[in-house]
Amino acid sequence: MTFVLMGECFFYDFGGYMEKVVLKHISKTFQVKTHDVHAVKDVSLSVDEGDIFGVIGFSGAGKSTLIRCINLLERPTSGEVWVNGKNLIELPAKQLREERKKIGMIFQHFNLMRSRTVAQNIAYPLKGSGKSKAEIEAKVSELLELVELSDKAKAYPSQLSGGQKQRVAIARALANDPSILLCDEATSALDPQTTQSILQLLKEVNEKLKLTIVIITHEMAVVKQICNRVAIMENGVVVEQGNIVDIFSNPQNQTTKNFINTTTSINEIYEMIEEENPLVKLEENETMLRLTYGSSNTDEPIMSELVNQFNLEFNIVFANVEVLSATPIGNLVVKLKGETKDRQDAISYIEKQGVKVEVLN
Ligand SMILES: Nc1ncnc2c1ncn2[C@@H]1O[C@H](COP(=O)(O)OP(=O)(O)OP(=O)(O)O)[C@@H](O)[C@H]1O
Repeated sequence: MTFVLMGECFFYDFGGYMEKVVLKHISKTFQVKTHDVHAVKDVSLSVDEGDIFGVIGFSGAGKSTLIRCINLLERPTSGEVWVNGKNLIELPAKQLREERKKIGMIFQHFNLMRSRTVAQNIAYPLKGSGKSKAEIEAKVSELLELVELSDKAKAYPSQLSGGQKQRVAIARALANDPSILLCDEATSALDPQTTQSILQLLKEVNEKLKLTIVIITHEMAVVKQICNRVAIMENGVVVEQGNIVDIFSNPQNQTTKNFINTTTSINEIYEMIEEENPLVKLEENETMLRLTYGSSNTDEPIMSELVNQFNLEFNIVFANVEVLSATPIGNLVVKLKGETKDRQDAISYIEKQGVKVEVLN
């Protein structure tokens, strides 16, 4: 790790990747009448420039509180919030206002002003920016084009669909050319098809505008679709974090595994085993395995090698390959039939190829 001096502030620079957000030991405790609520407990994480960083957790895990700590909508009880190389906690009010302009935010329920048109909503953050009327108009029309709503400039929020409202909110959040966009359950109020189009738009602005995005969600499908890194939260704590391919191919924590299972039908296998479904019933000389493999071994002819090397029969019960961050992750459930020793040797062979093996029964 090196420190880079830019202007008046330090950046952490890990091999060329600038860290946009660094949370250090963040805790947030709310005092309610009868007791304290420890919403976030000693969370540390860092988001690199260009990341689409997902924070996933069940309701009440502390996600909203955590993301609101990034722009100090919530002041942490303790810890440091570094954004663009500055510790926001220590900034005086005026400087904090300036730094906050570089952090856009969108919400689950859009938070548009009902009495203003789409164009007026988008122009609102530019009030007092020193830009001329013509400059503001040009910026609004550029943003309307970006979110594909040029024909709705004069419409009111009540005349828009949920997806269109979120597009307006995205345009408004981008008005000050922020370098970070915080998304608080941005697709939770939308139907699956509209969710897809909003995620697509977020991906587009991430790439086109080099925007770093932090997105909180309770849906693993959202994380799977656009995030390159993820942190899993439970009871105010980050229980696991890492890049999306590692997390999906080798999850360590049970909550992470549960979230991953919500995005594939593989968990039905466990239910079928529990219910002693005939499809997964095994004979004396059979073993059922779940194999999970990632980028390093998808090109290897592991299955044909197994057939060649061991005197076994294979039966595929379930197969699924998905592509995350341009990396294929495979899940396969197979039955092996043959002598005990051959089955054991085959498992060792598969593991040696870097494939994760779980013996299902
Ligand atoms: N202003 C507040 N005052 C008191 N308690 C709060 C406040 N905001 C959040 N909490 C509590 O903090 C905990 C974490 O809430 P938070 O909204 O951050 O979780 P979440 O993971 O975002 O959940 P959800 O997805 O349901 O919004 C919850 O127990 C919640 O009741």
